[in-house]
Amino acid sequence: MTSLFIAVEGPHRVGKTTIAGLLATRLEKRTNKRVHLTSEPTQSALGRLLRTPESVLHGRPLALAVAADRAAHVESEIIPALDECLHVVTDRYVQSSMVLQRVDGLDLDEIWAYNQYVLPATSIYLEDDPEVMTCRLRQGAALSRLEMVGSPRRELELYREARQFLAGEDWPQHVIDCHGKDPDHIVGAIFDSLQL
Ligand SMILES: Nc1ncnc2c1ncn2[C@@H]1O[C@H](COP(=O)(O)OP(=O)(O)O)[C@@H](O)[C@H]1O
Ligand SMILES: Cc1cn([C@H]2C[C@H](O)[C@@H](COP(=O)(O)OP(=O)(O)O)O2)c(=O)[nH]c1=O
Repeated sequence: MTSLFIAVEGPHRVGKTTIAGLLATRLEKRTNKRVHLTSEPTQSALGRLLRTPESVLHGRPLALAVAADRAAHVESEIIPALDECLHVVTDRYVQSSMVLQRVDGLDLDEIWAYNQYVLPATSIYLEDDPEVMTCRLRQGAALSRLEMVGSPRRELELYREARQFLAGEDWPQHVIDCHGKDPDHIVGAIFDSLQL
């Protein structure tokens, strides 16, 4: 089979990191083909700067830096992995900018202008009740700036708008309802959606 490039998206604490990891493991077994698991911001020096809670970048400068990190991610990591016939699973991608940079005050057209040259990904949108994510946010570490400014309910709305926008760009997109499901069942639902 041809290599898949899958982006796992969704609001803070919906389970992206958990599901991306399990999806990579199970996809490798299911297709007998290696998977490159990655995430954004990346592990590069720029990506690590973007993850620092004290990051000095806000608004437009942050949007541009995130888009630069993503462009380098595509060129130096994602395309080479696909060229080596690996599947690629990324925890966050363009849609994260279409949500988080909007929470940070930018509009969709500007965000898309910075991201329009990326490689389209088969996109998995994880959804759950906002209360579930709110509860996990309260239990976890101190909130980041964007977690404090936004909310799970607002992020869900903005993800829906990102989805509508990218449907116009012909991106393959799948919504997975995670409510009450354990990670194994969620990955099973992703396989069903992808007809794997
Ligand atoms: N399907 C699930 N059911 C119950 N708890 C989950 C599920 N998926 C993730 N979690 C838990 O929710 C928290 C946030 O998950 P994480 O994968 O870090 O989310 P994200 O990457 O979207 O911020 C973690 O404590 C994780 O163990
Ligand atoms: C991927 C991405 C991250 N960010 C920012 C938000 C956060 O401040 C920071 C780290 O992302 P986040 O996913 O919250 O970090 P972690 O994986 O450590 O939980 O990067 C954006 O603003 N836009 C993006 O598209």
